[in-house]
Amino acid sequence: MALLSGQNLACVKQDRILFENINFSIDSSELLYVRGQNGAGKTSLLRILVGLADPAEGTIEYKQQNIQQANELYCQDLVYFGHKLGLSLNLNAIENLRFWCQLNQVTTSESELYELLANLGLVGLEDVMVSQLSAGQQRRVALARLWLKASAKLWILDEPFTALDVQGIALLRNKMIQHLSEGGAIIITSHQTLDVDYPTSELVLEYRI
Ligand SMILES: Nc1ncnc2c1ncn2[C@@H]1O[C@H](COP(=O)(O)OP(=O)(O)OP(=O)(O)O)[C@@H](O)[C@H]1O
Repeated sequence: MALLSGQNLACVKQDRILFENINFSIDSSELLYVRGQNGAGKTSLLRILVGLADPAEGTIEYKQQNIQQANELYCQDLVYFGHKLGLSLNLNAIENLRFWCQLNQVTTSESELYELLANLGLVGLEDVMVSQLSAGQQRRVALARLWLKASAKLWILDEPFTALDVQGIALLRNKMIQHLSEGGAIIITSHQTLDVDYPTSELVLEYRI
C-alpha cells in the first residue's frame, strides 16, 4: 500500500500551467527526489502535497484516503520543511522548539532539547534570539523538528540543505538515511546533488513557458 500518492496533478499559476498529469507514489523506506530548474514548480508541488495549496486538477491520497479526509492522521505523520522556517525571530532556539513541541503534541524534556541543539552544533546558542543567529544556524534550529517528531512517517523537505555548511549537510544526510532505514519516507527537492547512499526515485518537472 502506498503511503502517499498523487494522481493526475496539475498546477496553474498566473494562467501558466506549471505542470499537469503528474503521477507518483511513495511507500515506506522510499526516497523521492523532485527535480527541475528554477521556476519549474517544485515548491508549488510540495505545497500541494502538504495541503497548503489546492491542485488545479488531481487528487492526493495518504494511506489511500484523500488528504483532506485523512487530515488528522496526515498531520500527525508528516513533517514539512519549507522555504519559510516557521521560527519566531523574537524567541530563542529553546523557546521555539518548546512551542513547536506543544503545537505538535511532542513530549520532550528541557534537557533533551539542550542535548539535541548540542548535537546540531548549537552549543552556547540555545538562549540567543533566533533573529541573532546566522542563516545556517536558524536552519539547524528548524531542522531539529526532524529529530523531535520521531513518530513522523513522511518528511517533505524543500531545499533543506540551503545555507548549511559541510557538517550540517552531513548531519542531515545521515539523519535522512536513518529515517529511511527505520521505515520512514522522504520527498525532497534540492539543487545540490542529494549524495545519499540510498536508492532514489526521481520526479522531474520540466520548466514550461
Ligand atoms: N503565489 C504565487 N503567485 C503567482 N505565481 C507564483 C506564486 N508562487 C509561485 N509562482 C510562480 O510559479 C512558478 C514556480 O514557482 P516554484 O516556487 O514552485 O518553483 P521552484 O521549482 O520551486 O523554483 P526554485 O527552484 O527557484 O525554488 C514560478 O514561475 C513562480 O513565479
